[in-house]
Amino acid sequence: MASYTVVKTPEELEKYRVRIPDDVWPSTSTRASQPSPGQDGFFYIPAFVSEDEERYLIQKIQDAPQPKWKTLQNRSGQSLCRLQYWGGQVSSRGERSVLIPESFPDFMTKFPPLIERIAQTSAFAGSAHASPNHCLVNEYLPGQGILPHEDGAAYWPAVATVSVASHTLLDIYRWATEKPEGAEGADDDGSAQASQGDAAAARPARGKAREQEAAFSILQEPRSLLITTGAAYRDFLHGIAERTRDEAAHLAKVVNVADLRDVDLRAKVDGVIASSRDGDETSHDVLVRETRYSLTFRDVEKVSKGLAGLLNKKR
Ligand SMILES: O=C(O)CCC(=O)C(=O)O
Ligand SMILES: [Fe+2]
Repeated sequence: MASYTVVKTPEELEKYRVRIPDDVWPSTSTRASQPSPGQDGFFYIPAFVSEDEERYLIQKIQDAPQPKWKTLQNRSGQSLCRLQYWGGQVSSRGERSVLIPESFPDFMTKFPPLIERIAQTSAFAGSAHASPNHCLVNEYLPGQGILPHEDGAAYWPAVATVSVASHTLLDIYRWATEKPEGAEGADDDGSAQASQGDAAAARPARGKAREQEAAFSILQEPRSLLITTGAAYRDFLHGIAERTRDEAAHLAKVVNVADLRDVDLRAKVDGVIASSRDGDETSHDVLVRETRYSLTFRDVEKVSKGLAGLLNKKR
């Protein structure tokens, strides 16, 4: 038996759909009432890479030559986050983003064959290349995060995120256009924007307000894959709070507890949620965040055939 999860058809992908309540979707959503298998949703696939593969990925990411790392600041000028681009540079030309392509490294194509495995899931079946052609690797030290943002129209509306080395909570937010009941108000200072400099990946959403509180969160275990497609990609913002630990109030928003692979983790999260529901303030169990790496794969549909592109093809 493979020590990683294989997903080969839309129907198989469908089994990993994260169940979110109907009323969480904005009424303006373009999602189908009965979405097709693998479309318009969040899909959480635990153990998408094996433990050996995870160790190797961490090593290759950490060993990347210094110039490969870009260092970015958040808005207050603190919390330096590091990231790497693979597959080429995305340049924005007006609304349209263009990829100046480069080949992916072996640790994404050979061992582990992440690109092939992700393409197989069928999440990118409708995109220009039926496969991701770009990857952003983010490093999050405990306490680092990314402000709520949307990934925007630069990409085919699908993103596949592999997490390694630590769990995190991805917080999912709605725009505050309709102020649904119970909304906590909204940012009116345009702060629904990314803290990190990947202008194409984390497109600032100026002038639009978002709800202050996350609608729900998705717990991503190390070695998992999270796929966000179609309306789920377009309708929500996502962010990672700058925390060193996730406590009961945060974990209570997690919608995929039942889908966690690690039984101890699942029991712990269940326990924290249950005791906080029962008003038990004595439970101080928390999930402590370690350094996490995320590999976010996307398809930039427009690819430059300029000199750099031609040279790369010949390699
Ligand atoms: O690290 C993650 O899981 C999310 C990163 C992200 O949202 C982005 O790079 O656009
Ligand atoms: Fe993002």
